[in-house]
Amino acid sequence: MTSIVLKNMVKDYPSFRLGPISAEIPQGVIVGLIGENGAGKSTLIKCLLGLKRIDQGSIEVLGEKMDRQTYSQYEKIAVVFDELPLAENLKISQVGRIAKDLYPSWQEEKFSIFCQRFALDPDKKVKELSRGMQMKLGLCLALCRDSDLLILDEPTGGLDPLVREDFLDDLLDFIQDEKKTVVISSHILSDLEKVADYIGFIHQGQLLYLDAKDELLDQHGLVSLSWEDYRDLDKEKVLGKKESAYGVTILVNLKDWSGDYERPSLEDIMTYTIHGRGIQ
Ligand SMILES: Nc1ncnc2c1ncn2[C@@H]1O[C@H](COP(=O)(O)OP(=O)(O)OP(=O)(O)O)[C@@H](O)[C@H]1O
Repeated sequence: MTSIVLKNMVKDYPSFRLGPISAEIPQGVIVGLIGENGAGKSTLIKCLLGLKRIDQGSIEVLGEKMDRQTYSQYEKIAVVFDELPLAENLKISQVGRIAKDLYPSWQEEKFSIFCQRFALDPDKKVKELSRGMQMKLGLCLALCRDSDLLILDEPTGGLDPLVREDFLDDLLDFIQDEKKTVVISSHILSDLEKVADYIGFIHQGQLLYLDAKDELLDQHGLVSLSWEDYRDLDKEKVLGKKESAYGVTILVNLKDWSGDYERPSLEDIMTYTIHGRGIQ
């Protein structure tokens, strides 16, 4: 079953175009969205949620065409943005009570367990929370509903490494139910390398890749070359390069390479690919 289907989707801003993007995201996976600042990740997320109107194509989410006016499945979608959209005088305990009234599937007990684990004092007001604590509250609110699709835009930026690790475990717990799907954008690529099953790589509004993370990692290699060896190399093979005083390190697709190589990280693949576009 698919959870999200994009068909030739385009979003135009006066000086930026996202798309056209055609892609399918299955259920039961964590999709990590990666890309440089301004690549289009948040725009894509807003389009998925119907917060931005698309200019061409279509988006289907949880089996229904996404149209802000008519979409009926918002109860099944939980969202965390990098800012918490809550009145600042509300206490955390009041936020929990509002969520209970708002969401039929609200899990009250789970919320208090999460608050304890994230050291969120129920008597504190939203305005008294640090940025990281606000992020934690946003994550609690998203994880304590029975949603089928969890969408997170840069959720871990303000979190310390210990909380981030707990949170990544929570995401893995969440998708134990294979009907559920997570879409998460992050610049902390090591987090995505740990938990994502799929990677969506956006660059300058184009979706360069949307597929299994392991395939992306397995099909690339990093190769260190002397300047002489680099000079003689067929540059068609070079997906990206970085220069140093000793020579050149290049990113290659292993189907074009038979020599020694090192396994790249997700961050290597992203940075080399972006640096390398246009190399001849
Ligand atoms: N409301 C808007 N009006 C006009 N242009 C916009 C608007 N929102 C975003 N953009 C442009 O769309 C492009 C993509 O922005 P977006 O926020 O989607 O990038 P991003 O990949 O999420 O970046 P970051 O990693 O910095 O958060 C940028 O060039 C931005 O200036």
